[in-house]
Amino acid sequence: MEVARPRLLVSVRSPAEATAALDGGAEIIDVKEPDRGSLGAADPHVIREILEVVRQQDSRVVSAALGELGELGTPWPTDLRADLDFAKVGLARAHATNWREQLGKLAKRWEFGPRLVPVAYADHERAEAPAPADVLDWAMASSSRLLLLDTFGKDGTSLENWLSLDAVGGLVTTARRAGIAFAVAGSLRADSVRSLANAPADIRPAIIAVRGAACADDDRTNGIDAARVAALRASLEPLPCGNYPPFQQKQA
Ligand SMILES: O=C[C@H](O)COP(=O)(O)O
Repeated sequence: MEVARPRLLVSVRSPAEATAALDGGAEIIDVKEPDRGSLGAADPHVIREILEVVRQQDSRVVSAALGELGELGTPWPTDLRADLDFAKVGLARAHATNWREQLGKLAKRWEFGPRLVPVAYADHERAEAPAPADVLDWAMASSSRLLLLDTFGKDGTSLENWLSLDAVGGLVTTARRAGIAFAVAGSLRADSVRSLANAPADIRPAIIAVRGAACADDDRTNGIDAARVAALRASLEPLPCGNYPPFQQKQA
């Protein structure tokens, strides 16, 4: 079975950053405000301005961060919801709550707007979030067709500090069998992006999502750099040798 290479998602905070991400070849433009946390929601006017920039150029997919379930702000205006493709919602501090029901209600409310994407955190214990396997179970039992695995703490640790490739691969395989596209993020650096993109087909994610790696000095508070995006995008093409550099688990 031929499995396509992963698509590149780049998180941006402004129209200028969206232009840089598009110029570099990002395939999904994701709007979020990094100063407001892992899934910091941008202001509606910022999302609208970014949508205008993207829609003027082409029809690439646009997603936006909603924030954490249970801590959501004012609902976005209807016109904005109609124009977005996906809305991501995190589950920090939701572990001990009835998050399944809350997520189900939210997904139902958004049935005619952007598709809701639950975000599982690899560092779920410190985020007080449900374990990724539980979030995937929920997605499989619902009509969810996309799930993002990210890290909650943006503190210099990355996905590899919290989960091994085997663990990530197990989630990817389970999701794929259920028809769910699996997106992977978590302060991934260029070498990890290349490893994931060239992993064996059954454990290769459908989407690789970055912000920090697309910014100068790998610092997610810096602006998006088109040349860095282009290099990441190029690294998603399969290596000619068909082999892949190992994804090393690091100590947190
Ligand atoms: O949606 C994915 C995130 O924006 C990834 O951000 P990060 O690479 O800085 O962890």
